[in-house]
Amino acid sequence: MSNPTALVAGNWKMNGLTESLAELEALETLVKEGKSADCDVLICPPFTLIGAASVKADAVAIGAQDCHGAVSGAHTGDISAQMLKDAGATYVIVGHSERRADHFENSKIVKVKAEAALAVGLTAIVCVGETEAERDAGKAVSRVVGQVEASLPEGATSAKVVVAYEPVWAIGTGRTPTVQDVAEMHTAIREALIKRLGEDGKAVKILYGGSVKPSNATELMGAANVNGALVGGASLKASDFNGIIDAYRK
Ligand SMILES: O=C(CO)COP(=O)(O)O
Repeated sequence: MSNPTALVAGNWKMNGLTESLAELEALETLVKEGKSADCDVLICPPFTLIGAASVKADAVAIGAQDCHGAVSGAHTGDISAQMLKDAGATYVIVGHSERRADHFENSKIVKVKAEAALAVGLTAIVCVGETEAERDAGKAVSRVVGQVEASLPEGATSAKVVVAYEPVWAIGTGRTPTVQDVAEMHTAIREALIKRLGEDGKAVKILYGGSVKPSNATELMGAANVNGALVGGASLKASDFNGIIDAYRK
């Protein structure tokens, strides 16, 4: 089986007002009119911009950063997967470490959210990653593989699920694991996916996230079993994000 098509995804987190759509438009132009890249491109703006972003986007897919696990109901302030789809999203990130930490979301909750996404036809980007203490204790691989096993939705296939490995200590810090550490982790995740999904596990995209920048993208994207990036800070400016997409241009 050939390598999965790469995905370069931007997570705007809690950043972006209407004026930020100008960056999305600039990115659209760079992706459409620039040198073609051997990857899919995705931006996940905050909920408030999904509708407007999906009207503007064409070459760039639009996703969300979270969804509720239920279809509808008395969940004040929450957003269902179907609402995201209705607003024009085609992907949703679930289990980002900031949600696991700030909103006490464990892998059981993440799995339910991913299942809600799949039920309406959204692709779920399931995030996993160890803390610095877990890495220092030599538990990074077992922690992350455990998260993958517990967070993967029932019915997962390579077409419906993407896994994003984001070491918590590398997010927004400018620090990244070595290419060898990234390759070791992504290979362990790949093995867990094959164990769970059989041959189709080879086709699941595994993204790396955590301080990806234009200057380190080519090196990180070149590691074994890395099929793209999940980018925070450097996704806010079209020119920076385009510099990361460059890793997939010949
Ligand atoms: O959390 C991330 C993407 O989801 C990574 O954030 P940074 O790229 O800002 O480190």
